Amino acid sequence: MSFAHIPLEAKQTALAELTEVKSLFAGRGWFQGTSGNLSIRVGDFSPEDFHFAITASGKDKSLSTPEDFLFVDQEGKPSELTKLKPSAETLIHCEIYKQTGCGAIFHVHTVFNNLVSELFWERKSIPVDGVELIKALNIWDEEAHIDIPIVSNFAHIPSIVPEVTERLDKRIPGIMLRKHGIYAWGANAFEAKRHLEAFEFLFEYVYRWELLKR
Ligand SMILES: CSC[C@@H](O)[C@@H](O)C(=O)COP(=O)(O)O
Ligand SMILES: [Zn+2]
Repeated sequence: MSFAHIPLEAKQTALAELTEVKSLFAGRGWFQGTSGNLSIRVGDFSPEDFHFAITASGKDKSLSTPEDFLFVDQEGKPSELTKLKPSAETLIHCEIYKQTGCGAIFHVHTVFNNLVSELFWERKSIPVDGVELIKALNIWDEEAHIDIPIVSNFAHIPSIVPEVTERLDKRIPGIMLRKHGIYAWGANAFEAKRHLEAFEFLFEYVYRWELLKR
């Protein structure tokens, strides 16, 4: 499936959705110091052939400009001629798409996600017990228990990918990078946003509950 064959309307819809989500998250302070990245997949999917729109690297994500996004392929290479550089973390997006076939991936750095990633680093996952908002992750068990995987953070992004592949849990639509931030995904932008918001709520809850217990 070549990029040229993806309808223009689908590409424009993805860009409009990314613009809206980016502005909303920026308003919440979720892109401090140019951190974070967002992507939405377009067109058909096979693990060997897909395309997605992703934030350009290093931009002030609280601003809206014509140079905020570009399209890349399954290897993270630009699908069109552009001078824009895709997010430094594009390979993590590629891997999550390949493993899950999802439609959108949102990544943010917050103080709460960084704190819990370090608090639970030794057990390599963040435990959450029976909190109602687990249902926003589409997990409906009574008093559900979940463990959100934490993987190592390396400056060399390709070195992070194998651990993402190994630890990704199909039941949990998110993975945490140690002292870095959360990646959350969903079938589409609406679902990825719901999952990310649920994770952030749960991280703050877990952090505060740990303090109360001490
Ligand atoms: C500038 S701090 C954050 C970056 O190192 C990185 O983790 C990040 O999330 C944003 O990188 P980017 O290349 O803009 O997508
Ligand atoms: Zn990051």
